[in-house]
Amino acid sequence: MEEPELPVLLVDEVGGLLGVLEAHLPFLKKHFHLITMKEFLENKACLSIKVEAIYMWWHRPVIDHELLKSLPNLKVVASSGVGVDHLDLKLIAGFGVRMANTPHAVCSSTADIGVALLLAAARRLVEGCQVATSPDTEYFPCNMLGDDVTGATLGIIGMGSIGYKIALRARAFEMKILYHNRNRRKEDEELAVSACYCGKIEDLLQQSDFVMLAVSLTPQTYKLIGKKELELMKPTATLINISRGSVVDQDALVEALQTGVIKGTALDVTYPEPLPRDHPLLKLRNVILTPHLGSRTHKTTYMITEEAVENILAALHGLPMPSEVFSD
Ligand SMILES: O=CC(=O)O
Repeated sequence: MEEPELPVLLVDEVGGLLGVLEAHLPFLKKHFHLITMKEFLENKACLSIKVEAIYMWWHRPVIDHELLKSLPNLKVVASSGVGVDHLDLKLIAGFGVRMANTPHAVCSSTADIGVALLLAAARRLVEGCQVATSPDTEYFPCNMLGDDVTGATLGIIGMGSIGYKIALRARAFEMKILYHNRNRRKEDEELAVSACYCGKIEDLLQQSDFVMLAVSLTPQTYKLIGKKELELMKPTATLINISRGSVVDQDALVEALQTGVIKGTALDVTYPEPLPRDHPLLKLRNVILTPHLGSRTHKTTYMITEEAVENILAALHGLPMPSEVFSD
């Protein structure tokens, strides 16, 4: 009996995507015939009509007008991760193509990084590591005092699935939790986390010892935290960003860190990524930086591919997708 033909899935490249996700290859190949952008461009005439789905990994391939125009049978674009700020949603929807992200897969590991950064900043882990490993420093750091996390107030801006997971973790550290969100989330307050809703972001900024940014980047959240917002924060407070770099006005942040407006910052995201090597944020002692590690774990990476595949298969069968993204 002849094997049924598998739908054609376009990915960016084997080295980039499948080099990282080598373990996922058998799973992807069970469901799709995979082609890379290079193969597609080399044999466009034949492959154009075959591609039905694109799996974007780390924002690639770039989905632009030209690509969409050349794929008449494209039904779905599945993007890895939760953020969709790299996608032109209107353009894609205009071609009748559906879109999905993978919010369920990434929420726990991204929340973990947020809490890891919070703890690292509070307890001076990076500095401590440098002291402990430097041959030039006196080893016993008896005067190296950090801040207590227990009993401190955490303000979470963006109570989506990641914000909620952060709140759950912070509760275990006996933190007081405030949150600001477009909509009040009554069920979360009543369930596990007892977080207090701050309708005004200003109230959250003024009261928090740690401010955690977990919002999506949208035109409304672009530079949400600027000079004015930083000045509302306590001089003893720390800003943690695990969302997107441009949710913060980085120049205003540098100034606030240099002048003691806030105590410190811990950033998993910046703009651009990576920062130029002469960027002032790299020179400040009260800054912890990580290279967008949010969802980078072995298991989460695999779960991202599973969630993407689930979405793609649903779209190809004309069914509701578990994490469909709509353009509004
Ligand atoms: O940055 C990572 C994501 O959007 O999930």
